[in-house]
Amino acid sequence: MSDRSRISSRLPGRTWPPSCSVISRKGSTSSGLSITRLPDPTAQAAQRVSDLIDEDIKKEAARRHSESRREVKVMLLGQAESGKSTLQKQFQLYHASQTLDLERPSWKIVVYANLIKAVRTILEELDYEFSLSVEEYPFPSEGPGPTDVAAQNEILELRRDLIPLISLEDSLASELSDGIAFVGYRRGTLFPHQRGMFRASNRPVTDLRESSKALVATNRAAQVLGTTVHVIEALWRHRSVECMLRLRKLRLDESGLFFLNHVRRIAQIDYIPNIDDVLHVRLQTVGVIEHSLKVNTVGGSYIWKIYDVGGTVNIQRPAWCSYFEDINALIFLAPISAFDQYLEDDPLTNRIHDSLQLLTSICTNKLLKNAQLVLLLNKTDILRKKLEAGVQVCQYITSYGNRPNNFSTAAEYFRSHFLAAHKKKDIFQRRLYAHFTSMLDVQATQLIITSVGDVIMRKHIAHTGLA
Ligand SMILES: Nc1nc2c(ncn2[C@@H]2O[C@H](COP(=O)(O)OP(=O)(O)OP(=O)(O)O)[C@@H](O)[C@H]2O)c(=O)[nH]1
Ligand SMILES: [Mg+2]
Repeated sequence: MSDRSRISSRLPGRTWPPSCSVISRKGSTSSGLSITRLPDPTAQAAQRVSDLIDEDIKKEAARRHSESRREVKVMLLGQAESGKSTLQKQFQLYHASQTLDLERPSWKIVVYANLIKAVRTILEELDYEFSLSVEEYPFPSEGPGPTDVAAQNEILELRRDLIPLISLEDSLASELSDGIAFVGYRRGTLFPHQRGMFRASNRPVTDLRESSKALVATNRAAQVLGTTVHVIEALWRHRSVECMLRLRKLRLDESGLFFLNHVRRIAQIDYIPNIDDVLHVRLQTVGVIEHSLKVNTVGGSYIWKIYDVGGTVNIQRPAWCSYFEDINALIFLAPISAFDQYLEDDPLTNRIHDSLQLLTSICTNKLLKNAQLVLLLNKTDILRKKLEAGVQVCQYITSYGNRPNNFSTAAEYFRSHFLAAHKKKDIFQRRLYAHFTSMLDVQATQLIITSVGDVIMRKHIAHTGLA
């Protein structure tokens, strides 16, 4: 519908176009008599309507123009699991903490799903471990392998008690359908066997509160969790699991690890996720989700539209471009802890390499001409832990050579590569603002958000001329 027809339809009792469109003051009849026509009241009324509409259109255009100058569009980009949705939650926490607070109960179903997935993953890995023959087991001198019958029997018993819990995973997954998905794949690089990916599309999580089926599934999970919490703890503490994590370098999702360590709190009957839990959950974004935030600055209030996108290579990335054209700022997240990981949908591509390529493609995209670029080198906490645990960067990134395998050297090495890629490829020679981040650290991230916000607002104000 055009502006004109939309506005005219808003005027009570009037239609567009008016029924009388020919307005003439003088004319002659077929008899030759000259007559003076009186002003046509219908035509006058129509003209008045037309003027009103024009005025309305002008006002609407002025309002939209002023509104758009008060609107800042920020896009979060990066590969899957780089921390985009977590950053969006941090923005929400900073600028509208009460809304995140209200959402907390809705995240309970995702916390349960993440926890159950972690338990299921551990059991599957143990299955694999115990299925190996003595010759196939690579650590004969260490840990409970295929020959440790006592450990196998203990795990068998725990598994039996956990069946009611594991069987809930599917019903939770099906409630988390249409829109967002959570993924149950393993990311350890040292596993020879690959298993299928568990994925469930779903609605935005806040909608789940309205769904009675989701409530039933959540309550059922809470009930079963309450009766199995001691079994989960026994499994989590079991020597076979400790050994598997250490020797096999099995890496559970950050969310899984966190919720296993907090299982007693989560299993309480009146459990409501706290902000830390909400930041830890893993829920894969599908498509592009727009979040609006009111941001107050000294120059007045602005609406920030934050676009959080799904980062999976094949399905999600093609959808990004349609949002590029009027983006004011692009925050690119590169998880630098992922130097020893490969893409889920392209297992030959190292994740640091993928991030570098992605940044390059952003720097060369003409549609992003007006976008300010911010680079967040994320998951530094995990990078630190990996290096402290002895994971060698040079084993995965050969160009790292014999540099010291410590945090400051590795972090600086990755930063210099991202900065160099930008410098070499950015067709608009924009300035790149770079920060190291650990997105689960609320205090540190809030400082980054202030600093990034200042930079984005300064450019926006300079561009629009607003104060
Ligand atoms: N330890 C740690 N975990 C993080 C950090 N940033 C994000 N995470 C966790 O990593 C997981 C993935 O983060 P998300 O924000 O969902 O990743 P995403 O980029 O939105 O992923 P997609 O939606 O799949 O594209 C979540 O469990 C987060 O809690 C970080 O800096 N450190
Ligand atoms: Mg996401």
